[in-house]
Amino acid sequence: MSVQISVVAATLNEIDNIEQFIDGVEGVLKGMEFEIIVVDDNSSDGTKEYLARRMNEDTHVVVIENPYRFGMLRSLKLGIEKAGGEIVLVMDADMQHPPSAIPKLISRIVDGCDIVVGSRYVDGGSAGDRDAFRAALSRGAEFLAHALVPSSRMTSDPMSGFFAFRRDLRHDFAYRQTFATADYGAKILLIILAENRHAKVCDVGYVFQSRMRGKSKIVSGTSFLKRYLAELFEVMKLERRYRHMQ
Ligand SMILES: Nc1nc2c(ncn2[C@@H]2O[C@H](COP(=O)(O)OP(=O)(O)O[C@H]3O[C@H](CO)[C@@H](O)[C@H](O)[C@@H]3O)[C@@H](O)[C@H]2O)c(=O)[nH]1
Repeated sequence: MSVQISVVAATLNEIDNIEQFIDGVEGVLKGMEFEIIVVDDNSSDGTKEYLARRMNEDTHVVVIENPYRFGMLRSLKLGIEKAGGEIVLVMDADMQHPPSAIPKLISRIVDGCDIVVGSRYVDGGSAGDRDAFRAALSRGAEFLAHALVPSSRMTSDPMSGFFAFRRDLRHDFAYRQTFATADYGAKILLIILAENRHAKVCDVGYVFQSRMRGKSKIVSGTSFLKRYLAELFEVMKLERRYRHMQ
């Protein structure tokens, strides 16, 4: 089967969302050639078993099961490497990124954008009803990315985990040390932007949904801040490396 669109998602304990997620993506992509690649981190709540069954019954679904917790960034990297579609679309599997917004992202790639970012901060977008703490955390992370990593300014929502890109763009995630530690997954977009500074980046508004089921895995606090700054520093180095190659 020649695959045009590869949807890539990472999962960790998403048993309450996974079926709705896969059904939702299949619903909006009906009639197109696509695959859904789910990279699961050895979930203990039944997600792993559900995915194994679904992959047996459903030719659209490809599952990569990690032997232990690799983290979101490394999981998404594995999924993107496996993708066979001309267009790769990365999203969460917890329904906070609405499958109904997928066609908008895909159509902008078809129209000529290289990278399309689902943004909470442009027309048609909203960060939903997140609490004040989560909003401050998010805004702080975005501010730091924009301040320290120039390529992140190509989008209004550099922490977005909902984006599509042409697979023939550079996405070799060359800076290997980035993957040595547990991670904060949002950065995968920062890496792709840093590697493709001359790409045409388009933002498309979407409404970040409240989590209806299951729990967020985000860990905040000073260790998060330290790790995040370390990751931004790695992306800065990566950006510098690619500056002369484009
Ligand atoms: N494989 C794997 N998947 C994970 C892990 N942690 C989370 N995930 C999966 O990644 C998706 C998002 O996880 P959440 O825990 O709900 O993310 P969040 O903290 O709410 O972060 C959201 O906001 C960021 C921007 O502020 C987004 O960048 C991110 O994609 C996500 O939407 C879900 O599908 C979840 O199962 C992990 O360690 N390993």
